[in-house]
Amino acid sequence: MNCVCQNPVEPIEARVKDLLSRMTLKEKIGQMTQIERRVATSSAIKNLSIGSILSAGGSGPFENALSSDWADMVDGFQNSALESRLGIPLIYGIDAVHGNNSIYGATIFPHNIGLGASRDADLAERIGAATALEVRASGTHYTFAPCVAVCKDPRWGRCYESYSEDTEVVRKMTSIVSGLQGQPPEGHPRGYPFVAGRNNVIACAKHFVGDGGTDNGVNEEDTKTSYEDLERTHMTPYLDCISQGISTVMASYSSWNGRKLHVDHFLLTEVLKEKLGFKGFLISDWEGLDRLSHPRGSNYRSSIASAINAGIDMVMVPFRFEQFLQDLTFLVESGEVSITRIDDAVERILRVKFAAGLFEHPLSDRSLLDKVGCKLHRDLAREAVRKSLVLLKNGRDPSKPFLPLNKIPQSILVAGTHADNLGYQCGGWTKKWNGCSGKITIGTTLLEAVKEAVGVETEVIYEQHPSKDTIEHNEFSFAIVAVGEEPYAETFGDNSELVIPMNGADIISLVAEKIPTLVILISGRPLVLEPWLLEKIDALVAAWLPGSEGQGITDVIFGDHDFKGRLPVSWFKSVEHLPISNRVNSHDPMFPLGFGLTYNKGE
Ligand SMILES: O=[N+]([O-])c1ccc(O[C@@H]2O[C@@H](CO)[C@H](O)[C@H](S[C@@H]3O[C@H](CO)[C@@H](O)[C@H](O)[C@H]3O)[C@@H]2O)cc1
Repeated sequence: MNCVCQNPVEPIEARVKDLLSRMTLKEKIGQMTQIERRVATSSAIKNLSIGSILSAGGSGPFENALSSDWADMVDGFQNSALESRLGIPLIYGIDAVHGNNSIYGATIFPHNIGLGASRDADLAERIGAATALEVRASGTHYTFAPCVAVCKDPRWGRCYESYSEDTEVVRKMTSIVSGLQGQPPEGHPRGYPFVAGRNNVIACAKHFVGDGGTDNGVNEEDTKTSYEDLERTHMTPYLDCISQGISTVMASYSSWNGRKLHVDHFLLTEVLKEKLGFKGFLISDWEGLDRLSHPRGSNYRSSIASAINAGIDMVMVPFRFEQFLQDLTFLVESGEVSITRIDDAVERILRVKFAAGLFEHPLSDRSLLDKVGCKLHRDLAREAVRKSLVLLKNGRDPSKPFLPLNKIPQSILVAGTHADNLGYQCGGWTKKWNGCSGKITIGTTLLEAVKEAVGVETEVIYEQHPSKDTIEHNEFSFAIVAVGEEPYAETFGDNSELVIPMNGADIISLVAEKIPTLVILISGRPLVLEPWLLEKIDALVAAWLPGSEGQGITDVIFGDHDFKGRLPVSWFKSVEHLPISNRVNSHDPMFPLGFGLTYNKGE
């Protein structure tokens, strides 16, 4: 086919219009369809002109597959797409939300809440660029990131995916978009998607809009607030993403004042597309259309009509795509969904594909494989860990700080459920959707980092669950106790109690009774800290979910670097006080948003 659409010198808009004019209704609807890799067959991709394939959390070629195995898989799908009548390349998407976290050996960066503690926009941009390289090395073109939720209640299971409860902090960290996609040149038209080249990925700002503001932090529930507050608190970060050329936006499962976002024409079309001028494509969330009705998946055809007419351009089906194709075709032929709406959706999808250069470079670039988990990226992740740590207590007396720790003590005890568990350190969305326990990938646990940091003559004793005998029959200079949350994702993380799990408080109490103790909390959010517990320990560090580079913690607690992190969320005194807000009737927090001690000048 020798046409305008094939000529990379032609303006993107001319290529979009030309290709659209050549497409059948079947091909147009195929482009609006995203399916999960487990149901993606060569014939379906080729004959139905499927626009996109995704990996659900952890869904890959096989257990511990390497980036090269992923690239083989994605290129296989892409070759099927290139064999279709018009040869429109597909987009392969994955949740690379803290590094390319499904892939074995990838660098795992701190989750967003830890990056929010750093408040370092330049760091976020560099992490975006590193993540993009590792994603493209696996053949994948598209990441469902960043999550720009403003988490207003830590009981929400996705609190750790949010940079902060403070909109301004979230806005600052949207700089990751320029890292992921590349920086748009001067004069790039506002609202249009931008992807610099083969070392960058298509990004996705999510979940539009108000996902972090639901009642009591219940996942996928209702955000009850005025339009002015919704715009000021939850929508502003999207303006920053749009100004950086964000290519896609994902609709939220949640509702706004009782109306599901996936069918909210006002917010999806009149606000996002018309008022804010977003020209990329709007994608549904996973089975987002199925979750519009009860029982889930019923009235599917009606849900499709409502969602597409509200402004959804691509549907993350992800499994029953034949039903979706059949129903949407019926809806267009019956006039319930106009061809104008279909053309608008397909134009947006093609615009992103042309902007990403997929027509010119549809297949993976294997020269990127040596970037995966490389020293440069791991050093960057280590820097991010350092800057994410928040020092909440340092000594029983300000004049006698407990930290930094002595590097050549006689003997130290390292204890706790999270001291030697890489999976716990990484949290959810790592290897699997809801995370895993143990040595899940390449990385350094806190215990390994401590052993590396102290002198060879120092005795390091490790007990996950320390015994009275060990505590009483050894002379420890100090103890490091790491406790916290087990990995979780989404609704499985909704929690109204927020106590330190796995008897973490008991472990702390047992050790701190007898030994000067530093507690390191590995969690996706603030947890209950009883005053007696806080009193009992000598120092406390919030490490959030630091990822694969545990040495970032020892770099700071042993004094090679100072603390920089400041709380990205208020630390509540009691769950009864949640949600903490800046409204007049709100309770005082135990530690306020922005709190963080340092070695030099106290707070
Ligand atoms: O075990 N169960 O019972 C169970 C229940 C529900 C599940 O539901 C599903 O789990 C995951 C698949 O395993 C999916 O990722 C989504 S989540 C959705 O997926 C997008 C693509 O990954 C992300 O970008 C979005 O940010 C996110 O909101 C869904 O919630 C899974 C398992």
